[in-house]
Amino acid sequence: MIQVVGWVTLILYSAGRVDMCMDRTSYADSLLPNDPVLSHVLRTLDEHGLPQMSVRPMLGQLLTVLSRGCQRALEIGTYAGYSGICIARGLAPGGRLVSLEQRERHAELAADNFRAARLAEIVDIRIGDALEQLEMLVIEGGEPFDLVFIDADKPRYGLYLETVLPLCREGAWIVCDNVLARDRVLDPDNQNPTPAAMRHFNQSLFHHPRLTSALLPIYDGIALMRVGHASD
Ligand SMILES: C[S@@+](CC[C@H](N)C(=O)[O-])C[C@H]1O[C@@H](n2cnc3c(N)ncnc32)[C@H](O)[C@@H]1O
Repeated sequence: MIQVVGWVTLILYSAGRVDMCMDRTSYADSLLPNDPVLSHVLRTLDEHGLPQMSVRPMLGQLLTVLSRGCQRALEIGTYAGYSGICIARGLAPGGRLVSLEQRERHAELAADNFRAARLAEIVDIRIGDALEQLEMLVIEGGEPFDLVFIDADKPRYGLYLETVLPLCREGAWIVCDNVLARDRVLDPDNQNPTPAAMRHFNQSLFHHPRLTSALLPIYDGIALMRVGHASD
């Protein structure tokens, strides 16, 4: 009997220790103050029966850090507006975000969420295929972008990058999410389109004449790039 009580105590104690011990990313996310606007976005996804695939909180915060003071930002993959809100929050007065989204349903939900966040006036959601929308932006020839966030269909990241580069100011930031493709890039035998394209994309970042790049192996992998020739 004493032995049974001892085992139960040990199991409960161990469980408590496991609960108390967070992983690194949960710890980092836990440092951020409660954010009712972003919590609302996540709730609207549940309410619409859509999967939770917004950026994780500290990546959202990184986007706010990088967009601080920027005039013009571009996002590829709006979804419910979570990352867009994080970017728009950091922009300089008068700054604007252009956000590209293929699905009308997502764009409508994002528009509601930008309104709820009181950011609707500075966000321009463009509905349609991102590549076609980017080509339109090239034709329009507006002011260059200071920050670009790429978070849409993974096999086209390389194409998106090459298309947005002429739209970027020297010194602009480019951020890409999911570059580890849920660790599938780690297995060279996995030749499925997403991991194969992402391995090629990741490698190319470190040989690109116009980019200084870093790959951060946090969350699902974040690529962080600065636009500019190495001699600049
Ligand atoms: C992972 S979600 C983006 C999440 C969002 N960045 C956030 O953190 O709140 C990817 C989005 O990209 C959109 N998308 C996928 N392929 C696209 C394409 N070819 N053109 C435009 N949008 C696309 C999807 O409909 C989806 O809304």
